Amino acid sequence: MGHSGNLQLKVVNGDAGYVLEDVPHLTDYIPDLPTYPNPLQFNAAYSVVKQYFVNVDDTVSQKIVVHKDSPRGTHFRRAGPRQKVYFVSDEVHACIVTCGGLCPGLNTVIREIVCGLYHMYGVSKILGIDGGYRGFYSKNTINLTPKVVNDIHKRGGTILGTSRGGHDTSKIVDSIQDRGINQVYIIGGDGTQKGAAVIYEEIRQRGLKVAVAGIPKTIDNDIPVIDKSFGFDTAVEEAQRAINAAHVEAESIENGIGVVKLMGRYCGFIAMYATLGSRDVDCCLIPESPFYLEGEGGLYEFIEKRLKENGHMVIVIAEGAGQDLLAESLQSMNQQDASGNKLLQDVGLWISHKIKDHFARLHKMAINLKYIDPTYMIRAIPSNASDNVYCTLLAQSAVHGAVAGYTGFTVGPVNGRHAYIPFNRINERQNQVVITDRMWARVLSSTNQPSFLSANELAKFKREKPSCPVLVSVYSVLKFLGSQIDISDKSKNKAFIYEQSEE
Ligand SMILES: Nc1ncnc2c1ncn2[C@@H]1O[C@H](COP(=O)(O)OP(=O)(O)OP(=O)(O)O)[C@@H](O)[C@H]1O
Ligand SMILES: O=P(O)(O)OC[C@H]1O[C@](O)(CO)[C@@H](O)[C@@H]1O
Ligand SMILES: [Mg+2]
Repeated sequence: MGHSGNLQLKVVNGDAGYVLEDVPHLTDYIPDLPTYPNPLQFNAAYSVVKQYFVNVDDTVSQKIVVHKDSPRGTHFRRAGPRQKVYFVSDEVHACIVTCGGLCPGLNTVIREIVCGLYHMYGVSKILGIDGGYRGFYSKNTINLTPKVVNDIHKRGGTILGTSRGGHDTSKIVDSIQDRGINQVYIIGGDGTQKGAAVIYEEIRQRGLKVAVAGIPKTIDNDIPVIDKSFGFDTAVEEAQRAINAAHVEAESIENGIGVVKLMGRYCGFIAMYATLGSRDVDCCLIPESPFYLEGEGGLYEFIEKRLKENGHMVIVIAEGAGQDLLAESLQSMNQQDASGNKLLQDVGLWISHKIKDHFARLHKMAINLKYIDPTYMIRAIPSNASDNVYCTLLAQSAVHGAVAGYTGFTVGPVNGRHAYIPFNRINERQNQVVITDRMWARVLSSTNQPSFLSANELAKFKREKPSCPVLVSVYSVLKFLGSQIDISDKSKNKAFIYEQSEE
């Protein structure tokens, strides 16, 4: 097996194209650290579990669909308790911080880190950092015990508070060092994980025995590699209530249109899954699939057709969809939030006005449009039961990893198995809906909405049947949709995501 020396990228190559993208370990930069037997072997609940400890060589495969002769591909270190640990209970001084936007399940993760550290590893010194990254150097801390966190999973939000911006690496690491913290649990989205990566790097350069563990949080599901993010299921479930309301309103009145805006800054996962879950949605608009309003194959034409057929319709739109169209018509400024994320215009309101104006101008069809924006209501609720279980596994995996001396990792399920994933893999790109994957094809075939593909793209699909089996079903749907509309270049939008996902 070959080993590349770079601490940021610990890549191990094996036979048959096996690749392990490993995470750093404290011993990479602090040699001769003492080890201790894992106290879990004396724990009444866990000591009876057969093979409770994860084999040090266990890895989780990123690719589970393989061919006879294909390379075995990328693997990650399997998460879970190790036989040997690098911290004794009394020595541990842990801290937890939550950053970025809210997400159902944040309190559950906090609760389970505290309870996991306390009940599994006998750790009692756990600090909550108040108000995100800047809380390390500008705010008070909260002592966290199982008693303090006992009921918090029933509440939305985060008991620690959160913020955007304010990441000052040296001040944060100074604070970690000054307080004698040696395990840092960082819960947050893509920005937060980038912040965690630089904190880890600074800690490594200072040679500190401090484990840095990231727990991925994003209601948008925009973190790559992991199967999905916590709170996502809860969000999709809660979105059903808004879609139901929109449907009830729309079907109760002549030419009723219900428009529901859902979160999804750069990706349309919530909109896509909420659409598939509901079956009442006639059109789902996401950032990855540009659309257009006017002319043949456009949204107005589809609305008119659907209203004539059914007398009502429901449109679900992700907040990041159609931002290019808005920018054209509103000449919007490029504003950013404190973390540098683009501030979006309200596409739901905009599209509602556009639809109303269009049909008012037509004079031939009076419509009744109701716009529902449940975005913050969805984000602020507590997590559902299945997300609670998921949050528990994430928190416990993070604790097992840090105690075992791993650092500079994000924890998450990869094909159903929890793994330690190096920060660089999490931070290199954002997860997006791949519109040539089967899932988007399912949406198109369930709503029968236009594909909004440009002439060139449709012609390409008509000409070239893909050789890859994964694309064949998508091809069939797109080919069908392509045959429904005239192929002239009506779309001004060119950026399509055709890359095939790993799923
Ligand atoms: N490249 C970066 N380097 C260091 N810190 C960063 C970086 N990007 C973002 N951060 C910090 O991470 C924190 C959270 O970032 P952000 O507001 O983008 O939310 P997020 O973690 O992406 O979550 P979400 O987008 O799901 O709400 C902020 O305090 C921000 O300063
Ligand atoms: O208003 P805030 O708190 O900046 O959050 C809005 C953004 O946060 C997210 O929910 C991600 O956390 C996005 O979907 C949304 O654009
Ligand atoms: Mg983000």
